[in-house]
Amino acid sequence: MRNLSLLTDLYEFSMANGFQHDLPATQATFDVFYRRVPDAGSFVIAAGLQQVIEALQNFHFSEADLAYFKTLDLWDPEFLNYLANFKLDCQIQAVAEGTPVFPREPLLTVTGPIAQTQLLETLILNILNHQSLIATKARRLTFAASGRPIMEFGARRAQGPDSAIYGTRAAVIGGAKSTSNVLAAKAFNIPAAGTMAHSWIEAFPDELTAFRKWSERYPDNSALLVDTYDVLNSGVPNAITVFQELRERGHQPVGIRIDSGDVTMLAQQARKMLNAAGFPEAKITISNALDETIITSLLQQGAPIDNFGIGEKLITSASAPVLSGVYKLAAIEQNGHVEPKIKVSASREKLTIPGKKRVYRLYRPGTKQAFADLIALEHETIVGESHLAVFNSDPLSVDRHHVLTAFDAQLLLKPVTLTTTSYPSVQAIQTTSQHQLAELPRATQRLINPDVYPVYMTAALSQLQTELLSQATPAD
Ligand SMILES: Nc1ncnc2c1ncn2[C@@H]1O[C@H](COP(=O)(O)OP(=O)(O)OP(=O)(O)O)[C@@H](O)[C@H]1O
Ligand SMILES: O=P(O)(O)OC[C@H]1O[C@H](OP(=O)(O)OP(=O)(O)O)[C@H](O)[C@@H]1O
Ligand SMILES: O=C(O)c1cccnc1
Repeated sequence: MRNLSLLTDLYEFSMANGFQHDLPATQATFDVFYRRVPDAGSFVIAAGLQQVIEALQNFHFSEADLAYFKTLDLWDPEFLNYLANFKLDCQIQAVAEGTPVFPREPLLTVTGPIAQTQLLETLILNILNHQSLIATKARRLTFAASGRPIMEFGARRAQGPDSAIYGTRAAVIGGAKSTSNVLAAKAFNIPAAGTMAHSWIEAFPDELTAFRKWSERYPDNSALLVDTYDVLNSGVPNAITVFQELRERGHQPVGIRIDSGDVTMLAQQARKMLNAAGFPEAKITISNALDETIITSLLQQGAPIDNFGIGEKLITSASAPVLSGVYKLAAIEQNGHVEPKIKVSASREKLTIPGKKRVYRLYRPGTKQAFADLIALEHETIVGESHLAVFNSDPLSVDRHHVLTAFDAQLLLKPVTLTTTSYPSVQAIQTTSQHQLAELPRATQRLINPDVYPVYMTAALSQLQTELLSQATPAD
């Protein structure tokens, strides 16, 4: 396992050094949350918790790290000694991977000695922001594909090895069914899948020979790439010839892949030709810079597509390549006294929600229909209630006060066991995520102009925020 403990910003170490000196007995709680959803969606699919836990399990500093720190000549010898004997003493709470989460609600919290909690900021954000971004993109693509499987094809266009490997993991959490990335398939037990490249076709004297050679080698995996020369006049007819030969040898042809041109027209014509030749079960796979807008359009046009192969737009989240999750101080604790903290900024949108908190998902009583999330203070236990005054957590919302009349509540943030070595499989996370999505109002899931799902604060939390806001002087 790689040691990622130095994957942080210098200032985290510099602050930790100072905290060890000036606030050695202070505990802190930080919240991870985001303010805006990529692609103007309404939710983010939380992903990356397993890699956060693994990074924290392996959080230590080697002799070589210590020697390097000495060359920087920035921090006290006592602090370097503390790092040399570093023992992580933090508690984590988090939502389960795959959970749809909404703006401003914590998806992970860290409590522990302030120096330690500060040191973890960059690493935790790096992991969660990346995987949650790609899982969210994959969910959008899966929504657009409406039940047709998505194969992840992005390794060659990913921004380096880590984004290919962990991006694939996240893509499966968000709904992809398989991957062409062999390392990710092996690492996370994801079905490995693939067809062939144009080079295979080009390397043989003609297309028919190339298809025959492939089907001799892979008689049960004959997804033939039909667009190297001419889809309708050469690719599909040659594929049909080889499918007939395969059938005579007792094999079931898989189908074709189209990777260029007017996909709707080509898929429609290819479908007719395959059906007429007696291969209605042969699948049509489409690839070529697909995203959720193109997929929606293709399906609206009536393109008879069975599978989508999606690379660059998924693995890079090309249309919205950043998830700006943040890590903000919520409270400090000294001598058993908890002091909630707030960050006020010139932009009202950036106001933080102070205090140690709980996050609940609220359901219509006796149903699995969620209608809002609720952030409460740590000591507030919310059970099914018939009347609760709440406030919209969006500082920009105009009508902030609401009364909830009846609901069931379920805790979303749960304690994480840092010693664990057993994790749910990515497929199991995908399934749980789908169940959680099915609980949300359908209108929050549409790709364009989704309904805003309310995230409320309890009256006590809202009051605390208002009090701290009025006491605080605007800070950067
Ligand atoms: N009927 C269609 N409706 C909407 N988008 C389509 C349709 N057919 C193809 N596309 C998409 O349009 C984009 C451009 O397609 P085009 O075939 O011109 O790609 P290309 O990259 O120029 O071709 P090539 O791969 O041969 O270089 C691709 O993202 C493709 O998925
Ligand atoms: O377009 P994506 O969603 O990333 O899907 C993966 C692409 O990778 C391959 O293309 P290749 O590298 O051969 O390039 P080209 O087909 O674009 O020329 C494949 O044929 C797809 O077109
Ligand atoms: O297997 C495929 O068809 C494939 C794999 C990666 C990229 N494009 C296509």
